[in-house]
Amino acid sequence: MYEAGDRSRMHVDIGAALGSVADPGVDEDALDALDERVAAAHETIADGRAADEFGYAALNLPDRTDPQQIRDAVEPVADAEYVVTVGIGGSALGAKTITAALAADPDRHVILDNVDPEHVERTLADLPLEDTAVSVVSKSGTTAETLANFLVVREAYEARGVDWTERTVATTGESGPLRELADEEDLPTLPLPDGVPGRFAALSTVGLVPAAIMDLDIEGLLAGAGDVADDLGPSLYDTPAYAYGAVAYALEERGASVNAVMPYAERLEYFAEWFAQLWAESLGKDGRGQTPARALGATDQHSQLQLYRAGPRDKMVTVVRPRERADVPVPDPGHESLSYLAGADLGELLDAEYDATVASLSAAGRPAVELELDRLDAATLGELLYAMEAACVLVGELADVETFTQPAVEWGKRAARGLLAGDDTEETRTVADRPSYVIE
Ligand SMILES: O=P(O)(O)OC[C@H]1O[C@H](O)[C@H](O)[C@@H](O)[C@@H]1O
Repeated sequence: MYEAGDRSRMHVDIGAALGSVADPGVDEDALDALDERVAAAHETIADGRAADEFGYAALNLPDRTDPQQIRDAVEPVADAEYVVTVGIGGSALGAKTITAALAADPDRHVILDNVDPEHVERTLADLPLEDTAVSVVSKSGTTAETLANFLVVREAYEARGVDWTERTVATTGESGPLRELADEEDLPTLPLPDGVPGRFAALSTVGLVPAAIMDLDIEGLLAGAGDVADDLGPSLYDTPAYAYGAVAYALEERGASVNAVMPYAERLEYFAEWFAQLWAESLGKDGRGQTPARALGATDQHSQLQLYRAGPRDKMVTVVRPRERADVPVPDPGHESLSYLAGADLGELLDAEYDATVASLSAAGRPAVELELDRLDAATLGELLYAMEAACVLVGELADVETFTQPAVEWGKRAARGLLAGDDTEETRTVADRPSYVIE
């Protein structure tokens, strides 16, 4: 478990995004000028946090979240071998990001965040339901995919003669259909944090239930996040989270409309998914916002890197890696043509690929930012998640967009509900009248 002063850290390196090496790139003068705007934005953020304003309250979660409350709520299901999260978007991605990064066996946590019938059926068929806990999560309590999947999950338990009410924990608001279902069945429930949009809720009840069931170090995660929270200050030069946000913002202003996030660790693959929602839903407003692209190192070096290095100059690449990894030595190749692998280790090879990618992007003048963790543990993951949230809020301030709303997504949710109910609404009429020009 985490102990203050004795732990690993996250590091942000913006060197490969500077104007002296990259185009688009940020000149140091421009960064100095931007730092004044960062100071003003920081004041807004600090005031918002102090008043627990909607959205800004998310940055207080490391202090507000009570890990014991979560551990107590999951106690009845804490012996489960598997956990299935029924939720979508912010109600699933944070939870999966955390277990994928920290669990020794991340396959013990599966998420149902889609209503693809074959996938849902196969997932449930493969799970030993008598030994599987259900974490159903919906902030609004009304999301059609989540409620439909929850009903399907319940029926699957019943069909196998397993009492789902004994295995389910619900995380939702004080009213709404999910709350009604939970109350009817007297399910253990966890409250939502006040004033926190779903995509900013990973460090709350919304993101921590599966991790608690799997007995992961949620205290360490919150402590790592709390350290970054405590260190937010008025200058990007002293605040790595803001340095990342300010550089991403400046690069977007200079044409980097795509932010390709490329972790060099399978355990962080979901982090890129989580980041994509955070960045896209928060910052995609008023005709602006970087398009997050998801990539995985080294796998995607062999598919997407060509485009990142030689395609349009409209991208920044965010690479992420733990500096320390498990050792898996490559066996002696016993072959002259493979002698470069002699004595090597898989992690060493992955690190060489990482270094080569950053260097090759720089050599082609393409901007990259490095996020390095001393090692991937609960505290550094907490730092990483919190730092990206703070960076996102900063970019929202600098770009003057409404970071904490998602009106475009809400439109689609209303449309889907209206279509299923057969209602005649503005949304369903728009769906009926949508453009079509079929060529067969
Ligand atoms: O937690 P819920 O209310 O079910 O919402 C789940 C998701 O729904 C929508 O897609 C929102 O835009 C997301 O921000 C949210 O995370």
